[in-house]
Amino acid sequence: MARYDLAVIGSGQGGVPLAVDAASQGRSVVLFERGAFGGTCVNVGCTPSKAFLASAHSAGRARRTAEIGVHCEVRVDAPAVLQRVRRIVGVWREGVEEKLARSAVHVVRAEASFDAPHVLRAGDDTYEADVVVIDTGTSAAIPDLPGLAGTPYLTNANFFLQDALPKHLIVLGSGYIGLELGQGAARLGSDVTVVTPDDRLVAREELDTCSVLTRALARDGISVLLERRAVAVAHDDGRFEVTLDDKTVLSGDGLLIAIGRRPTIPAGTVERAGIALDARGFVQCDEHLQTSVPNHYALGDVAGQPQFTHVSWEDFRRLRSIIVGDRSRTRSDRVLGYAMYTEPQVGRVGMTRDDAQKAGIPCRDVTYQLADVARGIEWNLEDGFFRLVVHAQTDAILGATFVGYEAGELIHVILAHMEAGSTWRTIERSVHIHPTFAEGIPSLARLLL
Ligand SMILES: Cc1cc2nc3c(=O)[nH]c(=O)nc-3n(C[C@H](O)[C@H](O)[C@H](O)COP(=O)(O)OP(=O)(O)OC[C@H]3O[C@@H](n4cnc5c(N)ncnc54)[C@H](O)[C@@H]3O)c2cc1C
Ligand SMILES: NC(=O)c1ccc[n+]([C@@H]2O[C@H](COP(=O)([O-])OP(=O)(O)OC[C@H]3O[C@@H](n4cnc5c(N)ncnc54)[C@H](O)[C@@H]3O)[C@@H](O)[C@H]2O)c1
Repeated sequence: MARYDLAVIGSGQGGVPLAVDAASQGRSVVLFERGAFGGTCVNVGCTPSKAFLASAHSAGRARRTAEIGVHCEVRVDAPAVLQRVRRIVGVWREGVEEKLARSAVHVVRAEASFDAPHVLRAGDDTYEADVVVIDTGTSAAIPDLPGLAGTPYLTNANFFLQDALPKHLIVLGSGYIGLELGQGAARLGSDVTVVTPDDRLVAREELDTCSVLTRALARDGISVLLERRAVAVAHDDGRFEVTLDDKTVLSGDGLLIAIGRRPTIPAGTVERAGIALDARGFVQCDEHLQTSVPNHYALGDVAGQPQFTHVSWEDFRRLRSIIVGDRSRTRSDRVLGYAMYTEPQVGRVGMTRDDAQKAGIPCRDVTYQLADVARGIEWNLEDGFFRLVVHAQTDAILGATFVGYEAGELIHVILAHMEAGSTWRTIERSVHIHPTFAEGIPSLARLLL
């Protein structure tokens, strides 16, 4: 049996840098990857979806320029869009492969399972490691719908492998993937119908975030069916028929499933290694990302945290210290932000007012509409708002929601202030450049005076 200091299962966003870093420190490392190098983000997640949206949003913006007196004719070459997406994915994937090849990491291109604590199997070979890190991510949750199995439905795993886009795409789910890919497909020429059991889009976000997105999606011609569930699927001669619980039957040539993600747990994790899972089936971890078995850790999506690439990557920076005994960093010692790349975008960081109130924190919140920001008016990009939530007594910044053009970039102003520990009064004093969207941020803080 081969013996290593560290074994990493999965070549996701945290696993690769962790393995390469440990090997560069002279430790013996083995990394297992059963699929494509780079995991979800590179192959079937952030990279392809954002490259896809670059084309889609270019088309969407061009269609709106007529409102400011410039008339564009938009012609979409969907096969070329999808080829570009795959080319960009290929470059990133090769980059990960080369990074591993340049390192002293022993890469095993096979599925790993646990034989026992510290003992992994891939094919006929077994590997023993002092420390094991599980970075196996998630995959699309598939509903148990009569008629669905065996049909050529889409998930994020095969969406970008299409040669062309469906004429009518039915999307189940109105979260990040449903709305990003749904709006993307609509802007590139598909008729899109989104179905969700929720009473609004992106139901985990605040009500007015959902309202702005609802208006934007309607402008793109997307039909949204709220509070409805698919109950059966049929597929014949290239067409899907999706029956909903109110007896509506939707017909389309594409069906995208985007209803959330399920953790990928290596075989033997529970039964042979004794590693506990949480109530949702993710690997149960403590603040130091350690599982219920000493010297066995998990990171990224599979550790049951917010599912973002920057979380997985940041876990690597914590774990590289933790596994050599420095426990000063924890999984929650970070200001967490995220963005949704619809147009308008949603940028979030920290707590909403609801979060603060549920936690019993006395808070104040203020909202500034982009229709009051000069740049928004001048550029015809008035949809959205900036919201700030602050501690009512200490003035600390608790969180923010930005909805609007490049809100995912602008939210970093607040993220940086939170990381620096400044209060809203520092933002209020700041002089931002005119005329920018960021100019609205001190104006927002001044509403607290
Ligand atoms: C469509 C889509 C768009 C997204 N967009 C964004 C975005 O814009 N921004 C953002 O921050 N996040 C985004 N995400 C989320 C982000 O992709 C994930 O949070 C991130 O990739 C998780 O990384 P990870 O390291 O946890 O695991 P992953 O990247 O999922 O890597 C897990 C790896 O483990 C391998 N593996 C699994 N089991 C085994 C086994 N037994 N043996 C060997 N190998 C195994 C898999 O093949 C995979 O390569 C998106 C996700 C999707 C699906
Ligand atoms: N921009 C980004 O950072 C980004 C982009 C895409 C994905 N992601 C990550 O990937 C994760 C998964 O995305 P997602 O969109 O699959 O999940 P999600 O959790 O964001 O949304 C799931 C949606 O599906 C709905 N739903 C649940 N069961 C359903 C059913 N049976 N039929 C129809 N709808 C149903 C939910 O109500 C919800 O609207 C996200 O939570 C996020 O962490 C991030």
